[in-house]
Amino acid sequence: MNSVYRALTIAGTDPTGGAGIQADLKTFQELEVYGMSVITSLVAQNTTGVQAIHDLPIEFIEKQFYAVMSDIYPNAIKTGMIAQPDMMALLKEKLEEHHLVTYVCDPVMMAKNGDPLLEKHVRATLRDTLVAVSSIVTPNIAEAEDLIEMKIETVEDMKKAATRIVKELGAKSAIIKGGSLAGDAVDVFYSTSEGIIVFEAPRTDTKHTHGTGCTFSAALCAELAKGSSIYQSVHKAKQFTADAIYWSLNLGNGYGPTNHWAHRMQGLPTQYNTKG
Ligand SMILES: Nc1ncnc2c1ncn2[C@@H]1O[C@H](COP(=O)(O)OP(=O)(O)O)[C@@H](O)[C@H]1O
Ligand SMILES: Cc1ncc(COP(=O)(O)OP(=O)(O)O)c(N)n1
Repeated sequence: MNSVYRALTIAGTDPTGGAGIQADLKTFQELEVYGMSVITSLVAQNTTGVQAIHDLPIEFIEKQFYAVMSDIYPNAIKTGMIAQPDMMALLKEKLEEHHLVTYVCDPVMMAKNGDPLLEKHVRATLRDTLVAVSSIVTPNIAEAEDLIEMKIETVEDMKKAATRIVKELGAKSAIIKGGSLAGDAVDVFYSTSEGIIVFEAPRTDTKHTHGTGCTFSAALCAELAKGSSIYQSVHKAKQFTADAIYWSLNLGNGYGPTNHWAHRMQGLPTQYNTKG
């Protein structure tokens, strides 16, 4: 009999479905992992930006977490947008209680258009709580710069920063996503056991990249939930996200979403005409 692998995302929402909880659940489903969610903040956002944020009460976040963990235990957990220090403290405590479950920390700080999802003054708390207990942390360039307080302009800088995040912040491993640097899409992984590994994919020339980071960390979480090695999981997440960007969707008036079913489309000759 096949196992049913289970993954839990703890994050904020995106009613247009491109990022946050919605992107995570779509990704889990596409990778044949049973997806579950704990919502931390309701976010009124779309492809053009963030309009409003409504944080859920801490007691209610705890109740959702208990509802999942006491009933359908996940093989892996990821966190995305965790907006308040009390949420971070609660989740750190809970994740430490469940320290045998693999934990992917996506240190979400802002949306693609630069709108903040995390106030500047609580970023240090994120670093000292959730990043510190993660199996793997997945910052983009700006988030890595913030976490380790260094400028990152080259792949060599990414290597130094990934190494420092593990050695100085307590994460067991780190992958810095280089989507915002020029040239090929280069991501740099570091762990003490594996050392530095560089993952590269050709850059797709598109502005429709809303939700790339969420999709990447959710795919990583799904593969880890299946029991794949960290190398295999990062490799699969990179390919899944590259396909989702290659076949991204020209929907909405801003940065359109990535396409979560793109991994099924390899070999098809034309791009979608999403404007109908
Ligand atoms: N235009 C692109 N073409 C191909 N891969 C990309 C592109 N933009 C981002 N990526 C990849 O998508 C993943 C998410 O990266 P990034 O967009 O930097 O994260 P975030 O959404 O958190 O800012 C990484 O694997 C990155 O290399
Ligand atoms: C609720 C929520 N969480 C995270 C993000 C940021 O998502 P990301 O995948 O980094 O993609 P962009 O928004 O940067 O395109 C979000 N927007 N909303």
